[in-house]
Formats: sequence, structure tokens, C-alpha cells
Amino acid sequence: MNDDILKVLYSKQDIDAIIKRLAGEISRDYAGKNPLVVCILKGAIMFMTDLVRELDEYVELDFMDVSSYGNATESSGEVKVIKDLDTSVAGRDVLIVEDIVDTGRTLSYLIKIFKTRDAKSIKVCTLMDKPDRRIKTVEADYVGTQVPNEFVVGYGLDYAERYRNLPYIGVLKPEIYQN
Ligand SMILES: O=P(O)(O)OC[C@H]1O[C@H](OP(=O)(O)OP(=O)(O)O)[C@H](O)[C@@H]1O
Ligand code: HPA
Ligand SMILES: [Mg+2]
Repeated sequence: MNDDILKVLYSKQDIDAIIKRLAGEISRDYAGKNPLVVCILKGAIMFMTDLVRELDEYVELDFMDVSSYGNATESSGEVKVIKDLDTSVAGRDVLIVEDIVDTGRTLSYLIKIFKTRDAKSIKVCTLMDKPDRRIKTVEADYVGTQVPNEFVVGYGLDYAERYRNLPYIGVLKPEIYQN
């Protein structure tokens, strides 16, 4: 295990089981719909690529890069679009794929944008939900698992751009970000 990790919350096997369940629900709900799956970079990259390989239906993929955390463990409060979609969402069934919903700022911003762009439907699939920290009232339609109010890293999630490539999700030792 990486020395900076206090404890592992979800092993790769745990994550795979969560993804299989979510993929079953999504495949059932989107049968015949050809949704546009929008991966929110960078955190959701591992989750999205594993999730779509478990889906039965045709999907299209696009990517949007938004950021509010910079190199910190607290949201700056301002969400910035760093890379926009290539695809028009007008008239499309959009499935936003997120790694984590924390304060909810990122998600509420994205939903607002996609509504103004006339998406036919907007749903959200998140691997993790951290409801204790919510500032914006927003809920995902598909939730992998709820996590406690701790800063988690791995499987796409970073602290200061590190730990994204860990194959598991763990809690970072507080001394790493307190120093
Ligand atoms: O609910 P919130 O408080 O808005 O937090 C959740 C968002 O924050 C993280 O992204 P971040 O801005 O760190 O960018 P990254 O995915 O590139 O790490 C995470 O991947 C979510 O997108
Ligand atoms: O717990 C977290 N870990 C990493 N990135 C995050 N972005 C929001 N919450 C988190
Ligand atoms: Mg981040």
C-alpha cells in the first residue's frame, strides 16, 4: 500500500462489484436510447472507462474538464470549465459520470449548463457520494456508494494531482495535506 494512505475504503474488487450493479441499472433504464455519456475530467476517468465497458447498450462518449479544487482539499467555490464538450447536448439523453459528489457545486453547475443547452434528459451517475459536505442541493440518480466526511484519493481522485493511479480508493493521511 502507498505510504500516504491511512486506510483503504474500497479495493478494486469492491469497485468492480459496485460498477457491475450500476451498469445493470443504467443498461435497463437506457435500453434503446443511445445516451451521451459525459465524463467529468479528470477524476471520473477511471470510473467512466470501467463503467461503459459493462453497459449493454450503444452509448456515445464525450469529456468535459471542470475544476474547483485546484491543489487543495477544500473547494474554491468557483467552478471553471477547462475543456468543453465536442458534442451538442441539445435533444440528447445525457448521463453525467462523476467520481464524487461532495459540496455539490460541480454537479449543480453542470446540470445548469446542460439545461440551458436543451438536453432532452439529464441524469447523473457518481461512484461516490459524500452527503455530509453538501452545500448545493443536488442528488445523483445512480450512486455507487456513500463515503464518510474524509478526503479520499485513488482510482482517479487526486490530492494536488497525485494518487489518481492508485487502483483502490483510500483515505489520505491528514498530515499529507496539513503540512
Ligand atoms: O461536489 P464538489 O465539491 O464540487 O466536488 C466534486 C468534484 O471535485 C472533484 O473535481 P476537481 O475539481 O478536483 O477536478 P479533478 O476531477 O480534475 O480532480 C471531483 O472529481 C468532482 O468533479
Ligand atoms: O474527497 C475528495 N477527494 C478528492 N477529490 C475530491 N473532490 C471533492 N471531494 C474530493
Ligand atoms: Mg481534484
